[in-house]
Amino acid sequence: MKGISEKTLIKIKDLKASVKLNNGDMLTTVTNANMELQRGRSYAIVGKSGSGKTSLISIIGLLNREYEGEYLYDGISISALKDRDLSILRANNIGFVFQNYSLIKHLRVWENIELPLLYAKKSFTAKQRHEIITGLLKSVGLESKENDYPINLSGGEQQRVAIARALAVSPEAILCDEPTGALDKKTGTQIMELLHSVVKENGIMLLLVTHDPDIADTCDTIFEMDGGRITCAKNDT
Ligand SMILES: Nc1ncnc2c1ncn2[C@@H]1O[C@H](COP(=O)(O)OP(=O)(O)OP(=O)(O)O)[C@@H](O)[C@H]1O
Repeated sequence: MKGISEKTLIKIKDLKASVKLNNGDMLTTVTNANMELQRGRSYAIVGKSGSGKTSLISIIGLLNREYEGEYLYDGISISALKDRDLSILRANNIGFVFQNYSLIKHLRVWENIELPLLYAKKSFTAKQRHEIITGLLKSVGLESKENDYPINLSGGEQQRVAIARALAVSPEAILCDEPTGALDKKTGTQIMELLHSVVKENGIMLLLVTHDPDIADTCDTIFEMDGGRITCAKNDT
């Protein structure tokens, strides 16, 4: 599309969002946000508590469409999409990793990883699903844990399952909210190494929210937020 680099996956322009408080007042959560996020690159959003990081990543992750401004996903204006098309776009192209892993407790490791494949637009045969899951378990180093339940895994192992699940549909983007927030420093570092290696290998755009400056430093670009605004963007050149 004209004016957009072919590497650009997501572009937001003058994005503004607010929430209605219980007393009826509106609180601005994101204001004048501009970003261009490219395939194969990694981005961190940092900022103090309440600065708008989660609000912004929820919009970028197509989880919330209550905003003003422009959002182009691969050149397509998101505002033109119906809710159903937006859900399909999200399910097929964006993987999520959260601080609390968000695994389904009563499903085994392999079943958790299989879930996005069952909801994907493209239908996969049982054999294809098995092959994909086996490959993912190998890439996150959990081949021996495929039949375990999440409760029997360490935090780092659970986050590996969440990463494998996020990768299942071969997404174009992975969005993470505090992916290492519940892990000790060493395990957090290992998880980041894994994330960076799988996203680089697959040309995926990685966007993460973190409080940890060391984790942010592992990314190519760091956006800093304050009072809903992006106040600074540092580029690793
Ligand atoms: N549904 C809501 N109702 C009321 N206030 C909200 C709601 N969602 C967000 N906010 C407020 O909007 C502001 C931005 O919140 P947000 O969760 O995006 O910040 P954050 O930077 O992610 O914070 P943290 O680091 O603590 O997770 C905060 O002041 C928060 O209290």
